[in-house]
Amino acid sequence: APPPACAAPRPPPRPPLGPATPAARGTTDEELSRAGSTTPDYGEKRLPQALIIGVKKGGTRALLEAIRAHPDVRAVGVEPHFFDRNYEKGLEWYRNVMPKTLDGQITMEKTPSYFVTNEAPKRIHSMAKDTNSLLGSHEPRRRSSTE
Ligand SMILES: Nc1ncnc2c1ncn2[C@@H]1O[C@H](COP(=O)(O)OS(=O)(=O)O)[C@@H](OP(=O)(O)O)[C@H]1O
Repeated sequence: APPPACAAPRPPPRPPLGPATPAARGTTDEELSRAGSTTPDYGEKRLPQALIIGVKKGGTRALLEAIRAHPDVRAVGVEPHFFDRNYEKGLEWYRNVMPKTLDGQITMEKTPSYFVTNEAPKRIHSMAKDTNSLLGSHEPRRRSSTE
């Protein structure tokens, strides 16, 4: 059925997420650079307000895909690995990896290895004290058989 005449205009379609990155290879700088440049040209890049921090093989990709179906959520398609491997690149590098958002929209990323990175909690806290961290879980025996 056609939408009611009073329906709010929908935002333009977002670019699809790239394929899941093989965990063993990690995310390359080129992929991260592409992730930051293929977003629609409106809004501004912001640091994420919510992170999926793990666990590896815990369905983190599926969780992110489900959440980003919401029109007010924008997510990075690759794993930035900022709080573990790329922290020395600084917050401006991290912000540049993010998609552009409008006021009120939520920026997200997922990097499952944050959960097993000792420094990640304090680094995330120093970026913003109110960052939301989401954790998927996986029954351990089934998890070991999937890796
Ligand atoms: N809803 C639901 N229920 C159960 N299992 C699910 C679900 N969604 C995703 N998956 C399985 O999760 C595995 C991938 O997890 P991740 O996306 O976290 O992988 S990764 O750590 O980022 O590589 C991957 O497992 P394997 O196929 O065994 O590798 C997915 O099949």
